Amino acid sequence: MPRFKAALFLLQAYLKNQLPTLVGLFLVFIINTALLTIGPLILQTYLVNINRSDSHSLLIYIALLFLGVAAISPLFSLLEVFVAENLSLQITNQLRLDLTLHCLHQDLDFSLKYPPGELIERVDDDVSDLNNFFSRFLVSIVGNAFLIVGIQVILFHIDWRVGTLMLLFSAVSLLAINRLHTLSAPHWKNVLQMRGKLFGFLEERLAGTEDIRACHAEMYTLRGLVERTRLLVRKQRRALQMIFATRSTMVVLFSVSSALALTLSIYLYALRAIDIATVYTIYYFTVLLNSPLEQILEQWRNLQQSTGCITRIVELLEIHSNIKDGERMLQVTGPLALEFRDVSFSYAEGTQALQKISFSLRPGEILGLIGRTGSGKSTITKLLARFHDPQQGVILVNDILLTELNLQSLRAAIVLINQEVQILHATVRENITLFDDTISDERVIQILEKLGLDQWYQGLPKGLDTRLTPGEFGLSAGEAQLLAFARVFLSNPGLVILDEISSRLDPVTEQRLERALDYLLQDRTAIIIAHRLLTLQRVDTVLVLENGTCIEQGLRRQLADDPHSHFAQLLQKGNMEVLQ
Ligand SMILES: Nc1ncnc2c1ncn2[C@@H]1O[C@H](COP(=O)(O)OP(=O)(O)OP(=O)(O)O)[C@@H](O)[C@H]1O
Repeated sequence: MPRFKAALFLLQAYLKNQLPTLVGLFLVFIINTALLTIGPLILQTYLVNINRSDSHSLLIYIALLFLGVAAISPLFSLLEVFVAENLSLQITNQLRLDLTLHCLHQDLDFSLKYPPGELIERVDDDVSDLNNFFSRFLVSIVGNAFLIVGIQVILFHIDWRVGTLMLLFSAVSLLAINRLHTLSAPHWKNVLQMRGKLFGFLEERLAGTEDIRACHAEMYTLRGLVERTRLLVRKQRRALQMIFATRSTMVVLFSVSSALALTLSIYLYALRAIDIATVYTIYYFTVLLNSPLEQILEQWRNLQQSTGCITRIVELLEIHSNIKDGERMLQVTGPLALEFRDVSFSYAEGTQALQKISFSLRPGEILGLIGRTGSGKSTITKLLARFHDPQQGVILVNDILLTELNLQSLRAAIVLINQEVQILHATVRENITLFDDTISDERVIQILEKLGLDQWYQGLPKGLDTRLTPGEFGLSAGEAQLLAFARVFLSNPGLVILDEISSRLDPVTEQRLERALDYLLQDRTAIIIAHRLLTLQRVDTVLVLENGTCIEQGLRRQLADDPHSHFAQLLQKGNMEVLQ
């Protein structure tokens, strides 16, 4: 069963760092098994001595011992659960962290394939299920396996025939559990997959509530929800039928085992091979043996659910980004130089998003990228940030191949700002510093003032401690853009990419943003993508794209002066500001 193996492999990888706790847990298992199995033996000794006339004080001593063991035993059972749960939480918290980092290091294709709802389901819900698996695996399987072995040793010690019979019974029960588990695991995987799809659907629709209402698509959305829920119920019903089959099989097996043990004991008693106290002890151990097997069964449903989630976690961990990290660090000591050399790129086979694009920017130069929608402007910026790698051609930053650069240093040196600024559920300070405590308040306020956000900041009830909420608290689209600029100043990149930042702004806010841009772009290389020609006033060179190919490039002033250039015609058609 590959899923179970995958789970064990995962467990083993994480257990390596928890060896002392693991050793402690095994000690608790051994003591607990000893306490649980010694009780019936004490009782047997009591029964053997009950008719002896000189055994009064011995019987009191045995009874006290029995009581003592009965009192301590639950404490160790509790300790067993506590240590196992603790160990499991430590492992799964680490796994949750590793999974989050793993998802964050994926390329853009990954984000397109897995909607946020599905990822939350995997990183959080699946890992919680896995936590249950680990703790149940440790307590129900390993702990109970200790107990089964302990009981089996004692039964063999009492009589080899009883030992053999119960060993056969344990083996048949475990094989039956194993078989039923293999049969039902795919049903639980289906349930989990369906749940992931349902959550993905819900997350997407909730994020698009405004659009759904505006287009009167509520009924369509509800139909989609009902369809998915109905499918989930069907899959859950099938999985529950398997649980029922497993449980019924085990009940039959237990009844047969008790009957066989009693029959054999009575037979041995008739042969005078054992006394009546031993008959009782054998029966006691047979019932005690059922208990760990039953507990394994009790947890089976959760284990089946968990093995489904383990497959999904392992599948997620096996996805590796197509973007390979480089080793060279990009030191930013000023504006960066950039070169695209014959770059071609396609998202999918048969379609070409960019074809043989070549251009270069000297440090401090500003390029204006223009072109119709779908012409490939954003694709250029995505290649530059290494969300994808081009199939042909190379990109160089400061004369170093992009693929040779350390990704973290590259993404610290190149900042992309688009119209969707992410405002976090955090304070103004945290939204600007992105939780970097080393940045002083004075520095933050100084930047806000330079960007023209001083009035907005002074109106905040708690200053930098005011909490911002996405879409709320008086932050207009323009102010959100300025907040993104403030973040850029603090990270101090050598190249800034502005993707359509002013397209949703009114003319007054756009003017305000333009003033802030003067300050932002000082001593930085930049690429500006804009439909609004006012924003292009500041660019040095222009590159016009059409269907992924460059149809024109040159100095902005020269192109604007040439009445036959695409750029000049765009200016004319746009009937907007003169860009000279
Ligand atoms: N993730 C993607 N998967 C497949 N094709 C894509 C993807 N993103 C973009 N494309 C396609 O690549 C081409 C270039 O898209 P791109 O977003 O770069 O254009 P753009 O000029 O930035 O458009 P806009 O001005 O509308 O943002 C388009 O044909 C687009 O449909």
